[in-house]
Amino acid sequence: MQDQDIQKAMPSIRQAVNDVETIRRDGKGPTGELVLFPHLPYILSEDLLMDEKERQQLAKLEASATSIDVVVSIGIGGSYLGNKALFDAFCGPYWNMGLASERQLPQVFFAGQNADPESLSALTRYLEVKAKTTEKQLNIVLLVISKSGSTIEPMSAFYALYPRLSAICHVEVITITDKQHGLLLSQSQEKHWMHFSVPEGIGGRFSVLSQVGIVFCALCGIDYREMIQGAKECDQACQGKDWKENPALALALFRYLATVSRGVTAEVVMPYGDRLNSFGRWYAQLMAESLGKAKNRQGKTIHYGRTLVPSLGTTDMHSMTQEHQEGPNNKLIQFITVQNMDTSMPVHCQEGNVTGTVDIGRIMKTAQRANAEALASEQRMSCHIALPAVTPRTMGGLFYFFMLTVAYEGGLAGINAFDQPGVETYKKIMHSYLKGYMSGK
Ligand SMILES: O=P(O)(O)OC[C@H]1O[C@H](O)[C@H](O)[C@@H](O)[C@@H]1O
Repeated sequence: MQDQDIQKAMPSIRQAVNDVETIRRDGKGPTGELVLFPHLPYILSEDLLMDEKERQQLAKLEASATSIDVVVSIGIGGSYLGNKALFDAFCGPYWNMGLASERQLPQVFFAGQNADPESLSALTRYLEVKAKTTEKQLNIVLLVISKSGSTIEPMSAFYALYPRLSAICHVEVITITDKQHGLLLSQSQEKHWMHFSVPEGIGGRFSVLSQVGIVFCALCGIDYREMIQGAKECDQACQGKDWKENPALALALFRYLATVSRGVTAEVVMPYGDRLNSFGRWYAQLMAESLGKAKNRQGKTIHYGRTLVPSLGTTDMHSMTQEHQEGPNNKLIQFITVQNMDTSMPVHCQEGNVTGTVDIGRIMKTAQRANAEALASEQRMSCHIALPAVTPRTMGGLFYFFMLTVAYEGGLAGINAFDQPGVETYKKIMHSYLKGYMSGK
């Protein structure tokens, strides 16, 4: 960032600081709408977002998690991506394959994140076979998450799974949806299912640190208290009005300047390590829906935003890096790395006539460093967040940090980061076709 760019951006920086202060103080976004995500780090100690009844239910669930065989988390968008990021970070690809006696916690599957009959029927078949071949009755939790309570993909998945599984197993339904409205809420109340709310003022893409992620963590044995503690520490570290003393504001400013002064139109989020792969996809929704906006707050058409490309190191260095290095110089590469991985795995390594033993984690770190240096050698922009380790605490901090960065960037760009009017256009067309189809037109 150059001084002259920063000087020019001073009014926007003041606007961003003012915006986030207003949200923190009054819970109001730029058009006066309720925005309460800055209360998420305090969700376990304040009553604003989670009430006593929910706390008691949560404690009950946490205590009973070991008696559940399978959890199917049903949701899409913000009702899916955060939980998938948590699952990848703390359970991993082999979680469901391990022995139940070793895992001592439920198997975890996701459904409703696509309108895809093939994966849904494969999951149904797998669970049916498991139910029929397990001696005792299978105990399944369908965790149905939808803020609106009407999104077609998760609702369809629920309508497909619930009757089929209820016929052969013990199924408990837990719903996480709006407190007051929606189809899922009315069904939940009618059937007396355990219910948690997606709190008012918490948009789907901000909901991973709310009941949406917390209930999921309680079922999978992930320490959600530590996750919320991490968010709190991040909140406290990002209060400054001066960008040099506020890392969330600094990163937002860097991205904003890259966009408006350096012709950056794409952002590649590139975590290194499989555990963070889905975090990139979570961030894709947060960034795309918050910052991809046609109009600024004065109603002027500006088409702000960057195309977000989730990518994975080192994997995608062998597919996408060529374009990052030599394609249009229009992108910002956002690296996320882990300083201390849980595992070390020393292997034989040969570089020319030098042979030795190198830890695979060192190979990963070296690859990231080389990637950043190669980009810099061609005046290509990158930024780097290094987590000390992947823990519930650092992940809570990371989720919250990225939420704050988009709130600041919304202020810098003079847009509303808390609505998503653009997704309504296709929905209207799709629902009118489906209605026509069902009425035989
Ligand atoms: O949680 P739900 O109401 O089911 O919404 C799921 C997703 O659907 C929409 O298409 C929105 O664009 C997303 O922001 C939201 O996260």
